[in-house]
Amino acid sequence: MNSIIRIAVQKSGRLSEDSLSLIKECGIKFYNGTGKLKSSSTNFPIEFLFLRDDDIPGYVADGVADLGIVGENELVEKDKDVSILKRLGFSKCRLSLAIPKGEKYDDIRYFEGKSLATSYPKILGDFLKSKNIQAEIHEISGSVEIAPSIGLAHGICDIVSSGSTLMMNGLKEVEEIFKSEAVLIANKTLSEEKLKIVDKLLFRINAVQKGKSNKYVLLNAPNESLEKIINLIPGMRSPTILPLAQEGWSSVHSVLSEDQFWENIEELRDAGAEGILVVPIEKMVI
Ligand SMILES: Nc1ncnc2c1ncn2[C@@H]1O[C@H](COP(=O)(O)OP(=O)(O)OP(=O)(O)O)[C@@H](O)[C@H]1O
Ligand SMILES: O=P(O)(O)OC[C@H]1O[C@H](OP(=O)(O)OP(=O)(O)O)[C@H](O)[C@@H]1O
Ligand SMILES: [Mg+2]
Repeated sequence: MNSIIRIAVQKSGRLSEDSLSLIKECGIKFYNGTGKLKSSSTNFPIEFLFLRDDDIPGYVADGVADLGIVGENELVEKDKDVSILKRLGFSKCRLSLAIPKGEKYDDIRYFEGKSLATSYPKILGDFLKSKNIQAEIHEISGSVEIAPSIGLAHGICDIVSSGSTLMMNGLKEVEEIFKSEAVLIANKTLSEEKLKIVDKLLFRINAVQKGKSNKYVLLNAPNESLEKIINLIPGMRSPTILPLAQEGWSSVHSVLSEDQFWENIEELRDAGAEGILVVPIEKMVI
């Protein structure tokens, strides 16, 4: 029988768009009409389940889905036994403690005997325990930032990214307790056949991620600077050097990470490089 893997992705929310874009960038085609909770790919042995993110760790642990894309915060909170196959680099955020902005805060002992509202009682409970703080935890499922202003709790523990939700609700961030990003998770007892498909998917994800973090760079340089320039942008094996129509000049083509490019740009120019073009790479296989 031909195997097929099932992946659980968030139906709609902060993870959905980037999860589906990544799958599309892997060349996997599927129909994702509104309201559809299950879909199959037309060109890869994969089936999609569109779910609430809270349910994804459990579905993967139970084997209802083989793979899932979920925030690490949700994974750790649900405490399910699954493998993390890959950190995906999107939906980056943190879980933080916040209190009304007029409050004086010195250190974590502020929370002794206080109450905190959160959707992450396990992560918060573990953190408070590790700091030896006795505080009351009020579990609520959303709009956590409103809790202090309606007298439900002294402070909150919730997701922060830009900090604008805290600010709009008159709160200030006082402790960061957990860093999170989207992760690809897998059931721990996948068959050999399914593992082969997972490997193919991981190969594609790696090619997409490498492509995104690297750039194709083209520049013109006088021949006497070539050695210096090759050292600055050595590329995958070595740069391509092509002669220009103008004698004494060459075109150098190479691949390098964007960070490396910005670090080396001054030295490249000092070495005589000009007409520098930086082009995005769609996929990269080393
Ligand atoms: N502001 C943010 N910036 C970056 N990542 C975020 C942000 N808010 C949430 N996330 C990440 O995205 C995940 C999903 O967030 P979202 O707000 O869509 O969850 P939800 O409302 O619980 O969704 P669902 O309806 O699926 O239960 C979070 O668990 C977290 O990992
Ligand atoms: O620091 P910020 O950039 O303001 O982001 C933080 C907010 O983002 C998330 O909510 P979201 O906007 O996804 O809405 P939700 O609460 O309905 O999930 C999270 O629950 C915070 O409230
Ligand atoms: Mg949720």
